[in-house]
Amino acid sequence: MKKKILIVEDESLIAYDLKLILIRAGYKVSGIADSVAEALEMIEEEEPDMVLLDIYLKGSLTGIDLAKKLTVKNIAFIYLSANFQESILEKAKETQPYGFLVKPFREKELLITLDVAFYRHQNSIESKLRQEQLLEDLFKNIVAESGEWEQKLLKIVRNIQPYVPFDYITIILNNAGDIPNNGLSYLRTGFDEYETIGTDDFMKMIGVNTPELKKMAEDSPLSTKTEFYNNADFNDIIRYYPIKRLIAKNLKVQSFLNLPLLMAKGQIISCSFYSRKPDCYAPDHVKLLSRLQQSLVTAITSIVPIERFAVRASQPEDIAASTSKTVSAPVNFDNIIAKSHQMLTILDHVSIVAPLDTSVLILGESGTGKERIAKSIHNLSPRKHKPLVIINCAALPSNLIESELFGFEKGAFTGAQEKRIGKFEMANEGTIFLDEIGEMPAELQVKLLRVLQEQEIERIGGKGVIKINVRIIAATNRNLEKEVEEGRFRLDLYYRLCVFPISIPALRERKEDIPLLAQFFIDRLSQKIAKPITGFSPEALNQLINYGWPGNVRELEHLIERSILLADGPVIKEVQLPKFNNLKPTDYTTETTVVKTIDENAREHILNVLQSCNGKINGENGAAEILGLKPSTLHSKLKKLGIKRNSRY
Ligand SMILES: Nc1ncnc2c1ncn2[C@@H]1O[C@H](COP(=O)(O)OP(=O)(O)OP(=O)(O)O)[C@@H](O)[C@H]1O
Repeated sequence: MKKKILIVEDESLIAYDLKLILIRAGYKVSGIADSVAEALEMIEEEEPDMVLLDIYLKGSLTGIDLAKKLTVKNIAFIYLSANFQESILEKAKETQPYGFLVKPFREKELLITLDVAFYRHQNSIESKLRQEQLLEDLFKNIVAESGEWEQKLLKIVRNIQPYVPFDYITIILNNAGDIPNNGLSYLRTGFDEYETIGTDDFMKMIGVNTPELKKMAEDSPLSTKTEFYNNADFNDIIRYYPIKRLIAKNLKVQSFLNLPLLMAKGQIISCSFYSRKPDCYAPDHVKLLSRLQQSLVTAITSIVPIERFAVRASQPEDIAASTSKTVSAPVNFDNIIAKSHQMLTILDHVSIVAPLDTSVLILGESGTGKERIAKSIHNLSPRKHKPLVIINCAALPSNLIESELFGFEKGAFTGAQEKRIGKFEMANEGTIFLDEIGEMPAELQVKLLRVLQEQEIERIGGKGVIKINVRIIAATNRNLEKEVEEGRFRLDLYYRLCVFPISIPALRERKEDIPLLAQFFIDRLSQKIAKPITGFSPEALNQLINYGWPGNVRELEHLIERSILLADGPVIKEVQLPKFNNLKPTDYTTETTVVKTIDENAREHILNVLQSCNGKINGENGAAEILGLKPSTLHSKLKKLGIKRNSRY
């Protein structure tokens, strides 16, 4: 059946042109609308498979307004626009389109973008279904396990966390509105660490006594709808919910999702998800929870003892779980330190994507931990007993990459005396990690695209194709979208790799992680160096927190190793940070400073370091070590920033 496309475009010539191209390419055009209102009417009549969407339209509503409605209906869309200003682009990106096309675009570009968008949409539908199935199976297993009911309930909510995130959750079993009376609440304190909060501790936490709590519960309406409130809406709604208001004040939560689970006989189990992020919840969360509603009711009613469901609203002191305890489940993230909410979200995403075969693109500055995340994805996947093959695309000379990746037959070229299998074949049934994918030469990008599409490779000089089964994880510290825009990276390959992007923030954007990471490296490295160092003085720790970390976690690790070697007591009192800390955040904020671009700052910083070590790049005290970069990464940075031997060092 032909796929149906709706064109939403107010310039009729462009719309007509598009229609002709689409029909020629075998699509059906379900209509042309020039305003959001008209588009909505057309969608009501005939639901399209894809919408091509201009941003500025007739009427007061824009394409971005329509996009939000399309997301709720799960209809994929691609933006078309003549100019994407930075602010508009940001807003458009938040709606998670399946592609962008900048007018004027070529026919081929349109068709490729459509092809990729259909592929990604199909992929996301399939992965959602797989996630649901996975969760339902997990709930059944938890019910069948032995153990205390509070622990099993915690296991259920922990497994929901990657899909519907929360910092705090309350589960009320007896229609008692907001009181965690005859129910439980869990506060997330680490990646897989939760504190179980009973009524007494809950009252202490929000600063009320039993009669006050009871009165507040009576004043809170009982909601029977699955709905969410973010940011301003959340601040508005908590005016009517005194207990939620106190939770918000004490736990600094800024968004909330209500999930009432309807049991037989009309009883309700009320689950409230709270998050510190202002825009945490989305229609997709409501949809997923609504679909899981039945399995959740079955699981919770099978786990929780029947008497717990009795209404006892007036006796909060009756609660069994009235003492708090910290529950630490085994953490599967081997040696990944994460405390900031950005990193916890990343680990949640890793746990969602790891069991699937989906390609993952990891983005982030050098030294942020991309390789470490790639390894975790592999180790948490069903492929964990098969090889993980790591290739640094920047470290291979371009004439060798092809033979490294795909192998060659004997006699394929001068010097090919033996047949050699390539990395893709080595990784068969496992995972291949393509680090620094942004450095891959254009001709190899086409070949990689083919591997992704067909799951087959051809050895150099080979006579036929070889079927392979590999999962691809790629990483880059470049802005790939910009590389695509400037024609250095293929759009079609970008979209195939970017099915599940994970962006790791720079260390300076998640300072909360610094003390924990520092302690982690001290423990590990002091053992390795056999020098009993226990920690940092508060002043030294402050220095670490206030530094800009252009080389991110790798730079921190190297600095700590040096500090341990130099320390003359069990506590490190001083750290020797580079004197030219020109990436200190203050540089960006002082009004009197001329603000440089990140590239300009990086160039300056690298040149300073190179000068200070007389141009030495590799080895001990070389620029790569000081900057916390792999030598190969530093070489590619030098190339990218146009730093040549005679530049200044
Ligand atoms: N969250 C973390 N917890 C513990 N160690 C970390 C963490 N993140 C990074 N590291 C350590 O920091 C160093 C750099 O990490 P990694 O090599 O994964 O970075 P990268 O982003 O892949 O760097 P590049 O772009 O240069 O290849 C490694 O030694 C890694 O083990």
